[in-house]
Amino acid sequence: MALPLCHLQPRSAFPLRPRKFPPKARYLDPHFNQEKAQLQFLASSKRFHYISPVKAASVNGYPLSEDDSSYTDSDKVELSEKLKKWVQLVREILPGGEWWKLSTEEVEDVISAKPVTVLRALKKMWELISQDRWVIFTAFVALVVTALSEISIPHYLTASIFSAKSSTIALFHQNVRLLILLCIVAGICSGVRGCLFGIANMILVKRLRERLYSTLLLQDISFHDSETVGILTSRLGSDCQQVSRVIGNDLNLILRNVLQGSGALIYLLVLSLPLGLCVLVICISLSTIMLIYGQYQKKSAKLIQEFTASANDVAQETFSLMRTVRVYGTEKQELGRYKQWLDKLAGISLRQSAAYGFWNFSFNTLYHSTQVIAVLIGGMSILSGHITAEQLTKFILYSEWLIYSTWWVGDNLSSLMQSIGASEKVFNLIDLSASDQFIAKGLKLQKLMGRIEFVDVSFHYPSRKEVPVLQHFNLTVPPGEVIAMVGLSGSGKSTVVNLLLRLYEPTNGEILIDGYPMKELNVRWLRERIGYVGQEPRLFRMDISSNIKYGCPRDVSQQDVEWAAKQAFAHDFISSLPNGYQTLVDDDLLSGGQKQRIAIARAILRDPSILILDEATSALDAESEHNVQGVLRAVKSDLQARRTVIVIAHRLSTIQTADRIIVMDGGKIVETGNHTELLRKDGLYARLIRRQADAVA
Ligand SMILES: Nc1ncnc2c1ncn2[C@@H]1O[C@H](COP(=O)(O)OP(=O)(O)OP(=O)(O)O)[C@@H](O)[C@H]1O
Repeated sequence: MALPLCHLQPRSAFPLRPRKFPPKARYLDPHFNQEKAQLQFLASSKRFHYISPVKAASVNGYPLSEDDSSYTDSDKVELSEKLKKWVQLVREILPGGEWWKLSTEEVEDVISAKPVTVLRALKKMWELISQDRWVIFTAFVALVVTALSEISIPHYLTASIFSAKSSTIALFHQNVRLLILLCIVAGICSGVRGCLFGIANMILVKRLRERLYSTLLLQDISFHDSETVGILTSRLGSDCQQVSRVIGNDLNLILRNVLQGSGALIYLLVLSLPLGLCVLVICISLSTIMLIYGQYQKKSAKLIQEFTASANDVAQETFSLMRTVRVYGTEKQELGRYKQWLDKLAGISLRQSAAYGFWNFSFNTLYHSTQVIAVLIGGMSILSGHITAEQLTKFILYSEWLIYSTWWVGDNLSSLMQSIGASEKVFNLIDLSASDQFIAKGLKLQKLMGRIEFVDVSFHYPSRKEVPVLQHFNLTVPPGEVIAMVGLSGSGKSTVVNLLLRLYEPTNGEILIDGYPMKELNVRWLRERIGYVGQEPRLFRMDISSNIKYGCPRDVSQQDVEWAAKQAFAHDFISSLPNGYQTLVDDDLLSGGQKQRIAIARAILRDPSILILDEATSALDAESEHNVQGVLRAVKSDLQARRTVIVIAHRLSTIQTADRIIVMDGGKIVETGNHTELLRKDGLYARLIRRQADAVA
């Protein structure tokens, strides 16, 4: 039953915090109804009571009465309730209150990441950039020289003014000369430092993206089954960019300010111990606040990163299914799905801004305290003759310097924490080792004959361990045989092919190719000898010729490409395009059947020993049937290039010429034989044939 929102009364006066829907449900479930889920949550939340429509005729549990005398009582109660709510509100928004809490639970189950410490992150970055360490070393030398020059400037500035005041001309000239020299050195080194840190940044981001991209490309297919495209592209895009700030901005500025701040502190302590100690106490308080603030920023950065990735994921999914969205008119619903992540992002940013406000407030208060202390204690010291006016001026200049350095360190440290927070997922991902398939070298046979044996193979998908897909599956295909696999949808036909392509490993049993366990063969070598056409082939955004050549292990001429296209019945339609084989295509520009023919040409061009055709289902059927039948005829008539062919057929008329038909049901082979034998058996195959004949009639 849908509950009207007005019947849900918050116990707390404070606005609703975003609720924790299981993350996948929110952005993966197309039927996810935010409003319904929100209502269910409100109804189940401990923070809310459900007040029935009958009870709704009351205020905070007190029945409404028309009796005038009871108005005064209920007014009082209402006032005290309001007061309570305000007190609670104030308590929640004060530092340490409920409002500030950032719940990471809902993002942690998206990818559980090992926490990355600053040291670990820096070590990882160093590994990536150490090849060009000269850039970093030169940048650091420039940084130290800049910091030392800049910190000396206030000293010579004050000395110049006071030497002019005391008319010591030689000293004045000397101080001014030194001042000019320091300004020039500081300027040049600062430029060199900025430029080199910028270069270091660029190198870091480039290497980080390269490493991450190559790691992702080498992961098992099961990894890609569990990670969404939007999330992974977010890691490569914005998350890597965040990490880049660490060396170029954060570390650079932190080091500069630590150096300058330390210099200023030593100078202050030498100048006046009591005054120096007072400023030191203020700086320590500032540093403590800064550390708390930094930790908060790190946590919020992690959340922002997760929410941004989830928003990206929704957008990516919506754009890739734009036609479905348009046809079903779900633009508003999709906007809602996207907006809920934006709302969460806004919530975190709001807290971040509020935290920044507190941090600024603390800094200002402490900064002005040093000025007051300097004037008070310094003034008294001048009066008692302990220090000179020149010393007090230097003191004020250096204490400002120290405070500002502390502020900068704090600011950059919190930015560093944010970057480290954002780097967590990136560093955990680049630490993943490549799939075993790419690590093992494996055997390369002289020639692949194309004998395939499935020996007692059982399998379940890693994401659905509880659902067995193949059970004790046994099949032997001699070289050069054309077999067809048929069966009801979900019976496991494509899974057999997935195992043959080594996209997954069998859970039990083994697959032998030419008598060798497939696991012992070099996977790249094997795949180069297999041609595969999937149910819904996808094309890359490049010209048709390049699409046909894609992944071909040998050098091929344009003539070869055209030969393959002719074999796949694609030549005529390609030639009729304005730019022929040079026509730039992407997935949306060709019909399903045309894409399938290009994919068949791509498979044939490799001259594979094993050819796998997963016949298209659905609307493509008639054209797909024609394409697949053509390929089967070509394979059978080409006696020189004997290939083992596996066809997964949905249109049973396609495969009547196959040497053998395998009928599958529930992950098992239930019948085998040729078309006539199977019809005679009058089993599942005969039933399927009759069903299709009825459907056509
Ligand atoms: N990547 C995957 N992760 C988890 N389960 C999967 C995956 N791919 C397929 N399955 C499940 O495995 C079972 C067999 O699927 P498979 O695609 O092999 O069937 P099929 O006979 O080829 O079906 P169709 O004729 O519709 O293509 C189905 O229950 C399916 O839901």
